[in-house]
Amino acid sequence: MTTVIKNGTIVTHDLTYAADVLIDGETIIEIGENLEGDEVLDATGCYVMPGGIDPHTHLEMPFMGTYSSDDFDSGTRAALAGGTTMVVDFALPQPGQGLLDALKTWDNKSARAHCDYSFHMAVTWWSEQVFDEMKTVIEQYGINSFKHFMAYKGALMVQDDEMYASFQRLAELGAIALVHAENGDVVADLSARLLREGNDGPEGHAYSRPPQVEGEATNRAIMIADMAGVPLYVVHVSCEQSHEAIRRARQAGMRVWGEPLIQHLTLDESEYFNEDWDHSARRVMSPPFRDEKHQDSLWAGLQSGSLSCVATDHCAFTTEQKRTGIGDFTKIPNGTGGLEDRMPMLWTYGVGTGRLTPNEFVAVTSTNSAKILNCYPKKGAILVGSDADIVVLDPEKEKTISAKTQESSIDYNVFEGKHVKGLPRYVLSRGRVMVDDGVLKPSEGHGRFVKRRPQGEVNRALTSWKDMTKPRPVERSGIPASGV
Ligand SMILES: NC(=O)NCCC(=O)O
Ligand SMILES: [Zn+2]
Ligand SMILES: [Zn+2]
Repeated sequence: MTTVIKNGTIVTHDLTYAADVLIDGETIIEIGENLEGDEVLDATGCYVMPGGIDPHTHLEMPFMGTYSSDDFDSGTRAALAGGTTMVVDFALPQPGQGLLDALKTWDNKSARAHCDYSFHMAVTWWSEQVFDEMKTVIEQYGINSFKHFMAYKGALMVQDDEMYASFQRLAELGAIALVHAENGDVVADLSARLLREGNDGPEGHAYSRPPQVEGEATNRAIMIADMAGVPLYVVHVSCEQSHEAIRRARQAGMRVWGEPLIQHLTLDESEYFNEDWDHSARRVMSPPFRDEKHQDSLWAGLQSGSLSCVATDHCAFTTEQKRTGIGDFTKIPNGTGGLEDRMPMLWTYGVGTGRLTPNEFVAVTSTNSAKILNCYPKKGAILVGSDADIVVLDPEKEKTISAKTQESSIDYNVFEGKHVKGLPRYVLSRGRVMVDDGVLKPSEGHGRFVKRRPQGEVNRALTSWKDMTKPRPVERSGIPASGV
């Protein structure tokens, strides 16, 4: 069966033009004028854009003694409702658990997905088994990105020597390294001190993670990645100190990308000083929200290209789960939601204010992620041959965000009360209409795993450069070469 999207304006990361889009089954087969199809979707007054890709989610994640509440069912319903057609989650081995073993668990969880998905693999400990299994994960499973936590001491955190070993292995295998960049030792020490001094409320969480802990760790990860010769992707960049390190590295020719979250762009630290404990605890995440100066830096990074992708880090906990931390902020499960709101919030506060162009919006919500993660142009594109993952965005459609009407299973929304303008009229996932005239029509199990091959362009370029510039012995006449 064919479907045609008619009368809209196509907006990609680099072009804006009027044309119809013809889809056969799961794939875009033609783009042009006056196209006909079995089913017609009218996009008059709308922008026809690549479906959003959220490169950072945690659905049903085991974390801090509980599980994040949105699973691949409610999480991907929320994604589609907001115009996101692919999520990239994290397979997370417990320290001591094999990578392949952890992948089995994530495979089971994701069977319920309504939209396509992929996984990053987390490296939470280091051993010969991890070293060996990395190759299988990359070559057989099609996962080319590996996350390292520099925080969460005593749980997920890895040490510098483990990170360096892992980064070298990734360079050799043509994958990319991801980091959660916060100095976990300093955070642990500051947290203990704050608790001793009676700072046990949610604001203590923000005090325990000042921008310096993020700036230091980002810089350290960048230097270690450069020495290992691996491209680096820094997740949830929240502050100028971290952004500055990324900007500086990029200007020096290093292959580094930065990912701000929609939460850090639009919510600030005053949330932690609310007199209502629940209000503040619901917003506890790492890194914490910052002030306006840092927000301006993140927006400027998206405008100038020093920051590349806007994500959510969707890791949603109910109020009841958050209350585990009453009397000790270090026990409040870290994480916030945002999957349904990322695209409308970024359109409203980015495009709606003139901070971003529509093309830049597409780049940072979809295309850049697809390129970095090596699934472009199957994903992140409106091109003949691409998957028909499409959002038809009506710039006049508006709503006020409310937990009462959201797909997420939790009992609140950190964006509650925000008025957004620019919402999906249609959302297609591999050709299937999942949002029809603004109404979600979910389909459990429709989502498929997206394999991503190693040795993307940036890996190949970096490997050539590192090879060309690697240390070589100086040949000296009369002195025999040693050992070789
Ligand atoms: N970000 C956060 O607070 N929770 C999710 C896990 C992580 O990404 O650190
Ligand atoms: Zn993180
Ligand atoms: Zn995360």
